[in-house]
Amino acid sequence: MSTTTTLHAEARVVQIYNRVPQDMAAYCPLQVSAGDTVRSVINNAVITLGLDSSKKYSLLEVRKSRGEERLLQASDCPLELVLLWPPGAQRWHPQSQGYHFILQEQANDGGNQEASNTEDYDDLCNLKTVTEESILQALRQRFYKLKIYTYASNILIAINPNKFLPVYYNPKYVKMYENQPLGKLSPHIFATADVTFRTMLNRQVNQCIVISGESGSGKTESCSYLIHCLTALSQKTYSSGLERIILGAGPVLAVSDHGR
Ligand SMILES: Nc1ncnc2c1ncn2[C@@H]1O[C@H](COP(=O)(O)OP(=O)(O)OP(=O)(O)O)[C@@H](O)[C@H]1O
Repeated sequence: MSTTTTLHAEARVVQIYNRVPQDMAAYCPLQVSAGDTVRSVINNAVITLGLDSSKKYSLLEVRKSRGEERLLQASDCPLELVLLWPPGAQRWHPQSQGYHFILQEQANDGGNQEASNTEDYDDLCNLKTVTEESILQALRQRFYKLKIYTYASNILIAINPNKFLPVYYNPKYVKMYENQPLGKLSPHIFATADVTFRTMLNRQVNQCIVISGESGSGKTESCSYLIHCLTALSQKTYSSGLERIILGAGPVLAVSDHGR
């Protein structure tokens, strides 16, 4: 198998601007890689900026195109966000250019309550109580944040957003999910494709991905994303023959899907 670029090569240096009202450095540069979450970036920024670590902090993403600040969840991956910024902003992003992160101290009371109420479970196995209601609540909560993918261990649950979400299917994500253990990064259909592809190569045994759901739930769409990712992965390891076979499977999958 030819070598592939690992995710660590995808690290970026991000500048975290400090909104804490003190005479401190305006920002601190931090290297973030795919395994870094908002939680770990906040911890590092607090240490680097010499802030009071007994206080709680939030990280916000600012995107010029959206013209707003977005509060990030502790489990979000800042690198995933940076990779979607314009190339110029990925390396160096002064505040004035509109793409950056802000570190902000959380309010002492009340402010934190909302954060704990909206605890995010990207794997349903981590739910404290597993009932139909708690599962639906967790999925609903994620869906409202446009997080359409959630794991239940190694099963991927996809909720049909009924609109194209470019943030999910950026081609850079194929590379980002490549060679990563399932569950290390946010749930994604590319992770499922990558793990299946790697298992096939390692074990030299055919693999299958079962997609189930009611009519209109997004099986065909999911299948296309899987094929897209498998095609991209296969181009690195095998000649275009494999790509042709995978693409050719599309109509067969659609037919068997309707004949369920
Ligand atoms: N991940 C997605 N992102 C954006 N839109 C989606 C996604 N999944 C599904 N959709 C939307 O929902 C529509 C129905 O999805 P799809 O055709 O994949 O359903 P299906 O489960 O294959 O249905 P059927 O069983 O009736 O063939 C798609 O045409 C698309 O508009």
